[in-house]
Amino acid sequence: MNKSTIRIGTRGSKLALYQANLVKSKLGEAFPDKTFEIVIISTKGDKILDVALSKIGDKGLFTKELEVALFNGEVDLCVHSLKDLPTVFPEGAQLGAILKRAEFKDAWVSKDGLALEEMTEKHVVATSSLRRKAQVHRINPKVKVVDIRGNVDTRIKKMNEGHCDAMVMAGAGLIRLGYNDVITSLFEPDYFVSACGQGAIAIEIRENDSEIDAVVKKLHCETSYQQITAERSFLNELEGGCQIPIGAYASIDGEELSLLGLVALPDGSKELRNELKGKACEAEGIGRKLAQQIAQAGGVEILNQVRNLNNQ
Ligand SMILES: NCc1[nH]cc(CCC(=O)O)c1CC(=O)O
Repeated sequence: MNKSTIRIGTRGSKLALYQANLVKSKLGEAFPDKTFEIVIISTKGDKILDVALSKIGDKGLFTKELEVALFNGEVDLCVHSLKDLPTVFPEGAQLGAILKRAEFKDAWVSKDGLALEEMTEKHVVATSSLRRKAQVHRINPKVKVVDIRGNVDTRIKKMNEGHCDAMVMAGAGLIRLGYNDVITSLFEPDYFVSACGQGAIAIEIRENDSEIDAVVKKLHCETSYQQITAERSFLNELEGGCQIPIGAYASIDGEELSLLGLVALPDGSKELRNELKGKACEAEGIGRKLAQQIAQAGGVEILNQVRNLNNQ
């Protein structure tokens, strides 16, 4: 079967649409004789906007309905922020491609340009991620941390209306939407560890759909794939979801991959981090090994404490 129109499933947020359109235009360039069409699918994560992400604690919150559309044949491929994808694909779906990774760092967005270290008891930092919360507390235990939800525009509006003095957000999301000017600084990974897979766009396809697989493979970046494989196997080995403060960043230099991993308590009172180097082609093993090392060094206790907190 050689379908003439290939349908691209995406969420309807501005960022999701930007990413889906990026995939659409790149595929259009690579396959001028095919037609690509965007299909918007709303997910549970788009509908529940008033609850902190760490409290919903649902794997696949932003991806499940897209996978249903994929299985129904409503769409032929799905474009996701890789960060939102659970580390294991549901049966019947698989990774088709990872685009060349964009900015992976977290961005510091400070209303008056104040650095995190300069803030006092009077300042409020907003984030809905426990990983960011933990690191903000560790760097500056004085500031107050509050939740924030909503898309990038909403969050910036909330900050300007006085909800908070600063926020930590993915640099990639801000840059893709043209918000470069709100970024006060980008956090280096050894200072503030970013989320597994942050800044990477993933294409998910039906398992064994060789036609679509061949199409999306045109956009695949193997180096980015090795990075995110190390980061996601670290996360998977620790059985972490987005409701647990875990971060990881893999850098690649030639054949060598270096993985930095972090596990923390949300209040920043305890943090474990370690780094492991190895061959880039053994990315998955490096992720698992680093996770085991951190687990043995006290990570298991930290994760159990976080799970108990979440169940309260
Ligand atoms: N959790 C929501 C989410 N999923 C992907 C991005 C940004 C884009 C990316 O990380 O690739 C964001 C926003 C944020 O974390 O600030």
